Amino acid sequence: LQSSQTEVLQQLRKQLEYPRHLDAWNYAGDLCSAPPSPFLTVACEANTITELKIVGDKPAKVSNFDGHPVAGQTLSAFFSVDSFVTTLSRLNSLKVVILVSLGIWGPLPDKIHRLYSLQVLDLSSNFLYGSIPPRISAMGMLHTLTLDANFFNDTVPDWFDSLSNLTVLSLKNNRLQGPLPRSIGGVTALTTLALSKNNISGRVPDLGSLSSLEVLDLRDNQLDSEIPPMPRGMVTILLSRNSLAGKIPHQLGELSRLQHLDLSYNLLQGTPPASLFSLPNLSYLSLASNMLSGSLSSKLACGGQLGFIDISVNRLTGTLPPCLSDISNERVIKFSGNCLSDDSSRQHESSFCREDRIVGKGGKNRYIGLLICAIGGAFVVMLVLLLMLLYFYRRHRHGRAKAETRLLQNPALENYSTGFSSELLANARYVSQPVKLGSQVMPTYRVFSLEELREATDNFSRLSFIGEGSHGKVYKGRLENGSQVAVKCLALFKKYSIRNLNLRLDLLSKLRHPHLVCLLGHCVDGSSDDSSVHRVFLVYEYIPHGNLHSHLSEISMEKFLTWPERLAILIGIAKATHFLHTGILPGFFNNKLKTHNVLLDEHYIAKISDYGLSIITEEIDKHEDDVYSFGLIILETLTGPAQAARGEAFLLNEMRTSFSRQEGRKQIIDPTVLGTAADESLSLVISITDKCLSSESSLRPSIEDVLWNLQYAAQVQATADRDQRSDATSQA
Ligand SMILES: Nc1ncnc2c1ncn2[C@@H]1O[C@H](COP(=O)(O)OP(=O)(O)OP(=O)(O)O)[C@@H](O)[C@H]1O
Repeated sequence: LQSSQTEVLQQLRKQLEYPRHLDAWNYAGDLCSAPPSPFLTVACEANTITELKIVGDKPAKVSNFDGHPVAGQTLSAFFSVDSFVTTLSRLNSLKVVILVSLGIWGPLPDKIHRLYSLQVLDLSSNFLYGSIPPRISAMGMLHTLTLDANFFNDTVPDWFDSLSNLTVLSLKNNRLQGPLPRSIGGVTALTTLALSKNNISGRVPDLGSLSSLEVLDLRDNQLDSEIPPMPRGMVTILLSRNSLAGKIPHQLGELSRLQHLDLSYNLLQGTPPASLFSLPNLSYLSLASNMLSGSLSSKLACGGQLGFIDISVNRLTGTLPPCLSDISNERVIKFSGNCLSDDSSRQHESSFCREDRIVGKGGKNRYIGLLICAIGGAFVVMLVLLLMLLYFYRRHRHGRAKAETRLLQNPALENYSTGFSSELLANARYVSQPVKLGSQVMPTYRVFSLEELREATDNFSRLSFIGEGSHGKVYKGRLENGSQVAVKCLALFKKYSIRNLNLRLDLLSKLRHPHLVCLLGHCVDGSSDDSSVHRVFLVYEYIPHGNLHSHLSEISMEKFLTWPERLAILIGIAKATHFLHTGILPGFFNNKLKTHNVLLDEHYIAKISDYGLSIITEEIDKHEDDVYSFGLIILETLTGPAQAARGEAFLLNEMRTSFSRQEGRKQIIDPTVLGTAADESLSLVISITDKCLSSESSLRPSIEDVLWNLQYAAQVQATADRDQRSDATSQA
């Protein structure tokens, strides 16, 4: 196996948080030649991985999953499905990917389509949510797509018909909603269509042109149409627990290959076609809990394979035909809850099954229906009138508030130079799920009173003062519950009404990530009558170990940061930046990234401070770009602040000269880094830094690419360190 592919496998193992059965990858030897097991398979062709199957032991499904990681069930808050798929897509010859019960959580990224050779994709029993990525439609080789037992909660996509090779589509046990698109009838190669246990509503579309379809499973949805004609080759039809109405089509009685038919728990009416019971291959037939009526013909014949028949809880009358009443043979027959004369103890009175008692039948019911329509119509008219009255009343009353909202949403009236337009504020409502990331372990956001903050900071005393940045002074404080906080007093240069400010704070409060200094709440100092505000206090968690800049400097006596530690810090910053760029729509791209704004907690975990503040201060340097700024942070991490203090131009020049030569590196790179870094790891980081610092912004990588490269460099470093340790032990 190519060493780069082994590295990717190790990276995946790390991202999956070292599941036990991947310990097998620890041992030397070619992973391609390991015998496949039901839980783990790595198959290769020409030294390249073509098949990857990992079946974990995480629970199949929990009911309380709401997009946050769940301890012991999903992977942790540090897992990023985006990075995981980026890593996976490096194995670009993969034809089969089966990753089941591994606790993978998050929205499945569109970039999964980079696996363009994929034929089988099975991600069942994980915690994926959101929509099924549209770019899967470009994976032309795909013949099996199985995403069962996840939490996909959008509609069933309407592009499956562009997958001309798709034979198995299984999306069971998700939260898919809305109607089944008609285009599903155009996925011509389908043999299996399984969408049971979702919230799909509306019609069962015409599937007549799916000439290869054998299995249709739409159980446990909210489908409410009639049953359409089915393709001739059907073997299994499962439509139970919907609201299907109308008669059972006679056409079903012509499906000579049919073995399994379940239409139970619907609203089907009429007398079941006799031809159904005599189908030559049918072994299981359930029509239970419908509104079927009439009597079954005494001439009705049962097919030779028919072993289970359930017609219970319907409105059937008369006597059972001989083939259903003969208890001597081995058939299981259930027929209680009807009005049959065979087994009076478990049957209703005949009046219960009279045709005129069945909804929608008979003149009396039609009359009642008309009456209901008339009353309903009058009610709707009154309701509309009432709503119109209410609307005009509210419009009048809230005229001022609405004018302000319009102001926020009207680009023409905004200060466009800020980049934070109405679009951003309007979209604040559509914060994507990853925003919730980590909020489980973080305290909930709240509003503080000025008195509370005065008390916490000893009335903003000189002793509590930590420092002053461009946004204002920062004080250290202790809340009543004992927790330490940093209170930032924002000097506002722009006047906001309280309402406008609250919209902005609301957006800021949604930015939560393990590598962002947690914003605990705010306090607005202003009059309560919604007039303008001049002072805002932001209350953050207190991060005790100072900032990265001072830790990198030679005078920092506390601890010299080794290369692996520096890499871990850089990865933390990249993860948070990635979140700021993609976790909220539209993303935050100017976050004043610099080593002064990277704080370190007691475990040397990096946390970005000062992020997103331009939403309130509205000052944005158009030339500032997070990826470029991040490039400068990496440079400072490589060289130490003393070199960095010589200025950006000096560093950029060094980047193009000294960094490309071994000798030059020795002069410019911090000795602690040189002493603890493997050459290959260092080269990877230098190469991505160079790209981050491209003068042309379009040539810079995305933060996601940067993150991947850093993680890869960390993996390379870890492998080198491990090798070095084992060499040392073998020599000893
Ligand atoms: N949550 C926090 N916990 C501990 N110290 C903090 C916290 N937030 C800020 N500080 C410290 O408060 C001081 C002022 O920080 P602030 O972020 O306002 O300005 P800055 O980063 O120094 O400058 P600039 O605003 O120009 O970026 C800094 O020393 C910073 O390390």
